[in-house]
Amino acid sequence: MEEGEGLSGAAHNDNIVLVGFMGTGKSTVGRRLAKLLGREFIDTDLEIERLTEMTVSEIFRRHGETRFRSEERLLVKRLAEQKGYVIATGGGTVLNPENWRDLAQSGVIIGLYAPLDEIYKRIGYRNDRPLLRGDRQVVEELWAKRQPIYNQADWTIDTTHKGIEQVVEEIFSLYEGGSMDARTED
Ligand SMILES: Nc1ncnc2c1ncn2[C@@H]1O[C@H](COP(=O)(O)OP(=O)(O)O)[C@@H](O)[C@H]1O
Ligand SMILES: O=C(O)C1=C[C@@H](OP(=O)(O)O)[C@@H](O)[C@H](O)C1
Ligand SMILES: [Mg+2]
Repeated sequence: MEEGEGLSGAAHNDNIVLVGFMGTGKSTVGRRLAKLLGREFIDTDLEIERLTEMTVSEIFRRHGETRFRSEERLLVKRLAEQKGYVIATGGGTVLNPENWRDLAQSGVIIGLYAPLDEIYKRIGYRNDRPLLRGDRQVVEELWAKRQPIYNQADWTIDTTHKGIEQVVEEIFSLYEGGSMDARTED
């Protein structure tokens, strides 16, 4: 980004990519943030559902996780070539290093964090996330294994005691305050 470009500068057109475990609020926060910024919003799960005409659960059930991950990969490749989006990824999207690399090159990566107890409170009763349906022990291991990956985000926001609006406001302030530029100028 050139000096003096301000809000309309290149960094401000970079994608804003939300990563984190299931239930950390990527989809809800992403949609509201995009509205606030007047940007287009893409939720990778919803986009895959639209493209395949199947729900995420159906893809897992009928074709397996591998098929879902290849749909994810194709979509990310395409999205990362575009600018100006707010992108809510699925919790597993950035576990693929190629997805991480492409998304990181396309913009700034914001990690949303919540502990597992909080995640269960938010979405434990729902049945639309195949990977949350296993034993708590298995989900706990998945959660722990993934944290070091999410921790590589450019910014991380602990959402535990924050409402959705507060999380949106925090990201908005990072953006307005130019912190995202500072990070992406590296
Ligand atoms: N900060 C928050 N505090 C309380 N509930 C939240 C928060 N963020 C998200 N939620 C709720 O948690 C659920 C999952 O949110 P969602 O945006 O779908 O998460 P993700 O896309 O990360 O899986 C939704 O019911 C949403 O309203
Ligand atoms: O963590 C994961 O591997 C997944 C997270 C889900 O998205 P959310 O993180 O939006 O729930 C969805 O992509 C799919 O069920 C797999
Ligand atoms: Mg989501």
